[in-house]
Amino acid sequence: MAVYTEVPDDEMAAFVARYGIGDLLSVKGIAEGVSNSNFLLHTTQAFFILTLYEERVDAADLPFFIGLMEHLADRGLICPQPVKTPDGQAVGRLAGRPAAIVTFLDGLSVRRPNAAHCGEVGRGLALLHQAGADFPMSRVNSLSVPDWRPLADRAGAAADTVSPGLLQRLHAEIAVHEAHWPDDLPAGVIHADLFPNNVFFLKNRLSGLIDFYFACTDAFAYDLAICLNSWCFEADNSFNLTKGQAMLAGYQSVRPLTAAEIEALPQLCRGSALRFLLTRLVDWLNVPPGALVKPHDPLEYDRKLAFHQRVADARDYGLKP
Ligand SMILES: Nc1ncnc2c1ncn2[C@@H]1O[C@H](COP(=O)(O)OP(=O)(O)O)[C@@H](O)[C@H]1O
Ligand SMILES: N[C@@H](CCOP(=O)(O)O)C(=O)O
Repeated sequence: MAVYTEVPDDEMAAFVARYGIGDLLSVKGIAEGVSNSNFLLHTTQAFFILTLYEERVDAADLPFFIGLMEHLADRGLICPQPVKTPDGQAVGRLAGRPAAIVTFLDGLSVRRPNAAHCGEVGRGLALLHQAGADFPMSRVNSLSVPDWRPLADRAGAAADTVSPGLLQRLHAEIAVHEAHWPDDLPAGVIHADLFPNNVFFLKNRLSGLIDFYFACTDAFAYDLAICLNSWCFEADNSFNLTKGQAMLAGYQSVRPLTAAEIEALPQLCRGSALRFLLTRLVDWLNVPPGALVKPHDPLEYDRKLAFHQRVADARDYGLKP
């Protein structure tokens, strides 16, 4: 359960009262997520999600995230909407952390996505990229190539307690991307964490997207690479070509990939696997004492990375010639 920060009842009630969303009936810590502390609020008006932003979220970025959710909803995308106090404030402070309340979305995330889900997500991702095209703010990706070496350094020798030789493998892989990362691909607002737990479905149709707290300005195809990694592998770490095909076709039904994006796809998949391997590794080695959180397995992404290292070209992900 991701609850890093405990909130005293009286502080919680006073915080919620400022938003004018009815009287609090219940508050429950949410049993998913690893980045922030999330609570399900039930008030006399409706359900809401209260988020306390933890270490990985810079408070200075909150206007970008809040503005983006509003912008995407204005363009028809279903995503949580920030609730504002009568004087127009979305973000406040609670238990010493920046905090905000957003609307609750109906829908279920899928634990074992099938090819149809992957197609829906590919299409939804391209719609998100289109809807974000005229968003006026930008945010540098704070978990991209220049940030990977510091993450590996933070793990340090302890990496080898997770898997022998891991630190050396990380350094070698980082060096590849530092030397060859494509920096001229079509770019704009990307979600950057569109894993299955952040996508809701109703009757097998995509019904909403959540968790925009890694969103940033970066290559669209990198976002697609993140989704290929998080949706199209099986539990035994084999890549499912049918799911990859469905995702790529869904994406291209809205926004066709350029030749440069297709050529870069293997490296982008490799780089995004490395990014999640690194953050998971650092989180695995640094669980805050007393936090209610189940860190994700870093080695899942070590195995995915090994697959990408063997890929010849985008056809290996299911791209039709
Ligand atoms: N707006 C929302 N509507 C419904 N459920 C939500 C909403 N936001 C978060 N959740 C629930 O809370 C869980 C954790 O949220 P998430 O944003 O993924 O956490 P984190 O901030 O740690 O990444 C989600 O998996 C989902 O079950
Ligand atoms: N999706 C990332 C971790 C971030 O998790 P979230 O709770 O913010 O969705 C991973 O799986 O490593």
